Amino acid sequence: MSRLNADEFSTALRGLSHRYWGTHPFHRRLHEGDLDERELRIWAANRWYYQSMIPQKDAAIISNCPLPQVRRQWLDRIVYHDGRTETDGGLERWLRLCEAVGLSREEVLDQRHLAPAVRFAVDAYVNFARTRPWVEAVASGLTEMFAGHLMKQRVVDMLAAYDWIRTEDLAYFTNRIDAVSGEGQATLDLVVEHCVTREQQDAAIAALSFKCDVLWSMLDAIERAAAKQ
Ligand SMILES: O=C(O)c1cc(C(=O)O)c2c(n1)C(=O)C(=O)c1cc(C(=O)O)[nH]c1-2
Repeated sequence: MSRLNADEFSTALRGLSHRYWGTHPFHRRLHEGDLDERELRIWAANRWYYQSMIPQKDAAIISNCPLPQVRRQWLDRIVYHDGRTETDGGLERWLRLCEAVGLSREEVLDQRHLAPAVRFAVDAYVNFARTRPWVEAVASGLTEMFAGHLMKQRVVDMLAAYDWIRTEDLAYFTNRIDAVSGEGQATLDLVVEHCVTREQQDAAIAALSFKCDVLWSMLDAIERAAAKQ
């Protein structure tokens, strides 16, 4: 099989958008205002685990990458989520969202609401980044190409649907929307540049497909955890 040109390769990657978690039934319910406060809390507490592990995933990519220009670029992601100080990072903004939906920091940080299958799915993502070639791990993050649109919609829908949620409670998303759109394009450029054989291109497509499964599995587990009780 011959190598795809840049357009064909990008189209193949973008073509996985139908597998993205935007269409998951639990996300549909979240956006339609169909979740009660307890279900929203379970969603926020479980997503915390994903958010909290992203910097370790990105550190794994850096540790596997021999190219200084890529490491330099990737470092910004860790700083974005962890912040330069305790109060200015994405993780802190996610914790504020948790508080806004009625969770204490303590019960988020001690993971008492974490569903086992959410942990397994997120850990699989981090292990993927630890064990696969760096460019495949970078490609698995390309779900960010699909995330900007979904997050924009989430802010509009959540403000319309849950009258006790205020704009400032959603700072995690409003802050992330621009970053994610820019990073999605930069990541795509990186993957197109460094996947030079058909085998590497196929591995990148498989990595993005794997990541769609990670996210989908997380929401399956969150949906089950929310349905209990
Ligand atoms: O709210 C969302 O729907 C959403 C999705 C994703 C994603 O598609 O993985 C990320 C984020 N948010 C996000 O905020 C984020 O920081 C992020 C990092 C990554 C990644 O794989 O490195 N995905 C995502």
